[in-house]
Parts: sequence; structure tokens; C-alpha cells
Amino acid sequence: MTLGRKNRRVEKSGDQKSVTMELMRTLNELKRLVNPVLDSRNPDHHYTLVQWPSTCPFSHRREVNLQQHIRKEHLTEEDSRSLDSGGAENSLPSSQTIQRPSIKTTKKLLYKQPSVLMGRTNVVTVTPWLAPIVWEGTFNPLIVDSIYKPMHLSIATTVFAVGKYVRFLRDFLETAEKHFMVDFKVHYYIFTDRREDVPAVVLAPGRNVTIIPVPGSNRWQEISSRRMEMIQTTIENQIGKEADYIFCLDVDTKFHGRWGAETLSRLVATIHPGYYEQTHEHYPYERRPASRAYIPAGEGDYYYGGATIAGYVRDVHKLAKYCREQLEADAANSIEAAWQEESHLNRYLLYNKPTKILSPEYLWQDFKAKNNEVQIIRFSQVNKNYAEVRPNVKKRK
Ligand SMILES: CC(=O)N[C@H]1[C@@H](OP(=O)(O)OP(=O)(O)OC[C@H]2O[C@@H](n3ccc(=O)[nH]c3=O)[C@H](O)[C@@H]2O)O[C@H](CO)[C@H](O)[C@@H]1O
Ligand SMILES: [Mn+2]
Repeated sequence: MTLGRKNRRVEKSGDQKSVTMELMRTLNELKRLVNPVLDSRNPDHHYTLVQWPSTCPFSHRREVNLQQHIRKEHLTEEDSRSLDSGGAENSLPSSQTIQRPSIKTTKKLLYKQPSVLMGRTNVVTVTPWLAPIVWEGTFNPLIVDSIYKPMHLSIATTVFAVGKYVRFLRDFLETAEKHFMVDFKVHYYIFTDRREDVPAVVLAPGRNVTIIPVPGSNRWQEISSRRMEMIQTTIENQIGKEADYIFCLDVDTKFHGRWGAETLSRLVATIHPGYYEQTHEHYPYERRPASRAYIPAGEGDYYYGGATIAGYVRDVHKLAKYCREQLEADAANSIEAAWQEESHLNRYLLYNKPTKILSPEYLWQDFKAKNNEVQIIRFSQVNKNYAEVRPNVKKRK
């Protein structure tokens, strides 16, 4: 990313001095907006005075004006698009366009007025970095749908059904058709070594399935972990060109309630239902410094489940690539993290905070009784006979 050559020097006359001071202050703000585009300490970066409309005070409009100026004068169209999509490092083809919701409803809606004083009180609904934690009662589905449905988003959904886990597919797909991203374009990518056992499930219009053959394995840990590599490569080869958002879900699950556009964001993680009442010293993070998934004592926000990861395709690609690389580095050192890719995921999310968090409503376990916090179970792991379905046995979590 380079700045235009034409603006090389600061041109200053007497009464412009205070304006210059103000501009200098504004530069700091600007850095927040366009960082790493502009850095006043960088000798390669230059700034110039811009004609300011006399009627325009230094108010909220300055941000808009400065952004427009920078876009017009200094950024290529591609840079501009990169900023629009969060400025994240992009290893995907630039043809991938990511739509962002404009907070605009297409028609007049009647709904209960939101309050600034009343809301959920028995749960925390925002993280300390101001990402929402999605619970029943924190969003109005009517408003959410009216914003997102007109955007005609494409949602990729990956699910692995390797070996005996193919038996979970029918319930997964049938319940997803009832509850998961209803009225959206959903493309399921089913990774399996048993193509002939994939059930034929009737899908709503605009929804389809692609089966991707994968090898079997005699270690469930390997099957679970290898998902990261396959998600990474399938995004590079196919999903990156087709979808706006991606969900990566466990197959030994069923949907029981709405899972809609309230779950869309740049990087979405789900709180694991087994640990949300505990503090981080009790989380099953990887505690051996020899593993790349290591999280030292005293650190940690939440414990995230490996069963649901979601977000913009490019952000999930970055996460999957990271986990794959860490898993491979560990394997080269003959170490396997406590909970395989879930351990690496937790480390990644500690240092790359999710932009939205789904409460345990979105990842429950059938053997757990519902409690006061969880007013609705939307998605839950079915009870399974581990010894029977897994190619090798390991104690359950
Ligand atoms: C609730 C939750 O967060 N679950 C996570 C947890 O245990 P789980 O007990 O949920 O792991 P699991 O046995 O469901 O395996 C994870 C997923 O891998 C696939 N699979 C696994 C084995 C097999 O023989 N065939 C097959 O297809 C399948 O899609 C399954 O849903 O820890 C795992 C660590 O590795 C994963 O992070 C899971 O997502
Ligand atoms: Mn599972």
C-alpha cells in the first residue's frame, strides 16, 4: 500500500497554524482509522493541508471528509475495499467481496422499542473488548432479518462426517433445514470417506450440498484436527470465490431453535457449555510450554468450543491456516495439544479476539440440564457412545 506521490510537503501560512495543529491531532485519529496506511513518524509518509469547507466545523463530519479525501487521493480501489472489509491481511483472491450490513431496514417495521435501561440481567452480554455475547433477549430477530435478508448473502457451512460419524448427518441436515440460516443461501460442504452413506435430504430452494471426499483415519484426534487443513484448502480452492460467511460445525449435533443472522460477524466463536461457569485456571487449555497451543496460567478470557467457528471467509481462513500450522509444528515435535485443534483455536482467539461471541445457547450438550441462563437451546451435541462411534477411544470431556 503506498501513498500518492503528489503530496510531498506541508504547505503552511500564518493563520493556518492552528488549523495545522488541529490536523496534527486529527492525524492520530486518522491513524486509528487507516493504520497501517499512514504513520506520521514514518519518513516515507507525508501529509498536506486540505481545502476545508468554511461551513464545516471540526465535528463528526471531519472523519467522513478525511476518509473521503484519503480514499480519493491516496488509495487504489483495492486498498479502499481492503479497508472496507476491516483491513485484515488478505491471502484470498481480491475478487472476494465481503458485504457489510448497512443498518438500514427495507421497510417500516413495528417492534418493541429497545431500552437503554432494561435488558438481560442474569448474563453478561458484551465482552471487555466490546464484542456482543449473543443470548436470547439481546437481539430482535425481526430487525436482524430485515437488515441481513435483503443482502442475499452466501453462507458456506462445512461439516465432517468421517467413518461412523456419517450416521449423524441426517439429523444434522434435517434440523439445519428447519433452524439454521433459514431463507439464506446455504452451501453445505460435507467432507466424508463414505459418500454412499450420505443421506438424501430435501433442501429448501437456494440451498445445496457438495460432497468432498477425504481419507479415513484410525485416530479420531487426527480426523478432528485435520478439519483445519481441509477448511483452509477448500476455502482457497472453492469457498473463497463463492461465499461471504462460513460456519464450521461439528456433525454430532442437532439444531433445536433459531440460528440466524444474529450470528454473523467477522470472527465468531462460541463459549463451550462445559466451562462457562468456571474461571480460567479450570479451563482445559494446553498448559505445556512445549506445545504451540500453550496458554500460561493467569491468562484467558473464555473457553471456546471447537464445534462451532464462523466469520468472514477470509478471517476463518486465517484462523484455520494458523491452527493447521501450529498442529503441524506440534506434530513435528511429537506433541499433541490437550484438545487438539480446539487448544490451538483457544490460543488464537486469546490473541485475536473474536468480534462476536455466541453464548452456550448455540453450543449445548444433550446430557446437560437446561438452566436459568440458557432460555433456549439452539444447537446441541447429541449423546454418543464414544467407544462405539470413534475409531479409537479417549475419555470424554
Ligand atoms: C463441543 C465441542 O466443542 N466439541 C469439540 C470436542 O469434542 P467432541 O467430543 O465434540 O469431538 P467429536 O468426536 O465430535 O469430533 C469433532 C468432529 O470431528 C468429526 N469426526 C470426528 C471423529 C470421527 O471419527 N469422525 C468425524 O467425522 C465430526 O465432524 C465431529 O463432530 O473436542 C474436539 C477436539 O478435537 C473438537 O474440537 C470438538 O469440536
Ligand atoms: Mn462433537
